[in-house]
Amino acid sequence: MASFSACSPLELPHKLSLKVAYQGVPGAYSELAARTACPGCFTLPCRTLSSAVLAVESGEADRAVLPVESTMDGTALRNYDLLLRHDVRVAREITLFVRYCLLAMPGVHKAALRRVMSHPVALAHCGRALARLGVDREPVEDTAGAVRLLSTRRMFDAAAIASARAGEICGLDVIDEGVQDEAWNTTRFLIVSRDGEVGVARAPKKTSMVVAHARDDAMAMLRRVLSAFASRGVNLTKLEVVGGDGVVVRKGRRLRAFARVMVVDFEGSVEEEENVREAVKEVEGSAAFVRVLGCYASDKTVYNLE
Ligand SMILES: O=C(O)C(=O)Cc1ccccc1
Repeated sequence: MASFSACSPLELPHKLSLKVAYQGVPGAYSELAARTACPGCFTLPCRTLSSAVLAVESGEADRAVLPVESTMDGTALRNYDLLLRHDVRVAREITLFVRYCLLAMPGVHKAALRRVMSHPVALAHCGRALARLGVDREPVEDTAGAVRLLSTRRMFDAAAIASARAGEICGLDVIDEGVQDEAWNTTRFLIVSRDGEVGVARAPKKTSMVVAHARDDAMAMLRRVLSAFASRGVNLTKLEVVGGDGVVVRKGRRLRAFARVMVVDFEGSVEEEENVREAVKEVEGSAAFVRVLGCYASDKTVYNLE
């Protein structure tokens, strides 16, 4: 069962000027995840997720934050795609409880709303509330970006779905809160760096890996992966076959496309445990592509922001 916390017990000593890149503007959930995971860090706003990852690859930032899955709609494949195309490793995971607010210019009431702007995922998570309001949905690049747009253009017929913090930054009113369809709504973020986990956290480790087979044979792929881990008593914490539109991976200098890939997370570390290493080796023996994305401290805490 997940515990619920407001501060990070896993934080390791790190240099004071740690710079963490994220997609969006201040108050975006990714920025809140960066601040929760790395208290006291500088956050670097980026227009796109891929520019946040590039900032790490180029050395401009020390870490980047990527939302990878949520309780309401599973794995965000595009974001795993970024991990496969760039030379970065997972250094940490962090899960936030996401409680969306409906924010508007001071004095605006729900009856005046004609449209609601937010990140497409946030709009999808709040479908019922938006249907009740009878408003148009306008997707923008991030939740806090919607708040900024609304406030700089002084829109009196619009609201944004975002964090209370984003509203506070731009001086908007909270006209409703907890507007997501499911009360229990969490998002898991991965924090990546050039070298993976920095320092050694005193916590059990886990490993994230992506596997692809040349033939589009999800059942055979699933059976092989399950047997490699089950026969060695290694517990899986996530196993999802994702794709459909195709997934491009980078292998050395070459790019290769697969119809689908399997995202596998398991307990233990390939760096430290022999049985884990052997399980990965067995999968490598039959797969067309295997990438260990990183070994890092397992964090089952759900962090509460507000
Ligand atoms: O737009 C944001 O604030 C983000 O950080 C992306 C996002 C959107 C919705 C839930 C979690 C993360």
